[in-house]
Amino acid sequence: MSKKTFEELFAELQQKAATGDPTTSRTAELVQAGVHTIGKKVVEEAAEVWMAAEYESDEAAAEEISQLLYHLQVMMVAKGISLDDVYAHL
Ligand SMILES: N=c1c2ncn([C@@H]3O[C@H](COP(=O)(O)OP(=O)(O)OP(=O)(O)O)[C@@H](O)[C@H]3O)c2ncn1[C@@H]1O[C@H](COP(=O)(O)O)[C@@H](O)[C@H]1O
Repeated sequence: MSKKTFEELFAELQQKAATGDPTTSRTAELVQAGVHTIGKKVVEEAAEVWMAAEYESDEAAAEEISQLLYHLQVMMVAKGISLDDVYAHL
């Protein structure tokens, strides 16, 4: 299992969005598709978190949560919102 921090993933996604190839990088593909497409993925993944938490295993819920966090970070990158911008509200 690969392990990276929230901050490390964000840095990687910023780099992928800037220089990644949309044919091989999901992040570059999503950022190129735009906020509307990313927003739909955020909503889809949020629903999957809910369903997994209520009806599936903790492991399944954790996987769905990781996918939601990934898509939230992609949205941040697409919008130019930094980690500090978000942390300021936590
Ligand atoms: N952590 C993630 C990650 N989590 C989720 N996903 C994407 O989200 C999808 C999960 O959503 P779904 O279950 O809806 O899958 P799907 O049906 O194939 O998605 P759709 O085509 O329907 O949109 C996965 O198939 C991945 O495409 C991720 N894609 C990339 N990362 C990490 O992001 C970094 C950069 O990745 P690339 O931009 O692909 O190089 C790497 O460290 C990756 O490990």
